[in-house]
Amino acid sequence: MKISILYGTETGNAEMLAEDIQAELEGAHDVSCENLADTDPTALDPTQLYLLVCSTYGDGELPASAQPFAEAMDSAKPDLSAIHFAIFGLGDSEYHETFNGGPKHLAELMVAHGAVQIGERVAHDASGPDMPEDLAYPWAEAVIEEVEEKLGVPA
Ligand SMILES: Cc1cc2nc3c(=O)[nH]c(=O)nc-3n(C[C@H](O)[C@H](O)[C@H](O)COP(=O)(O)O)c2cc1C
Repeated sequence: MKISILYGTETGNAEMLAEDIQAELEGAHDVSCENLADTDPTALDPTQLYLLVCSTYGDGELPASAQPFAEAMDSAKPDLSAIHFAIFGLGDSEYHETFNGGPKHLAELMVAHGAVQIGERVAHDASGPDMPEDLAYPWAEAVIEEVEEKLGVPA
């Protein structure tokens, strides 16, 4: 199984993190990395494991680069029941009620179209003590391990 990292970003943090995750995984796995702005939700590939990395902007909304993807989902209503994904969110608890609202919305959208979520959504807090990669690398490894166990294929 191949791994596709898709990122949604406004000011580049999610993109940097996605590229760091790619660099961390690519010794052991076949990994690509793409902006959600360039991703067609009707063309997702069931042979890939999708790792979504998405920030939050505005008032708990999706960042600009994830919005066309969400709009295309709403209009095309793809059947994603063969798609497996996991999601890592970026946000800031200073925003209280809208903390990590962007990735929450994206995960709900994927599941609403039938996609199978692997593991829990991780919500990084820019006001917390952890660097995003310190949470994201173990998250990615745990997701891959779960998929290998669940689907019986090495990712
Ligand atoms: C104008 C603005 C609005 C934001 N709104 C939220 C928000 O509602 N909820 C949240 O959890 N984080 C919010 N954030 C924090 C961002 O999600 C965080 O800084 C993230 O690292 C940005 O990643 P990006 O550069 O990939 O877009 C906001 C940041 C800015 C600058």
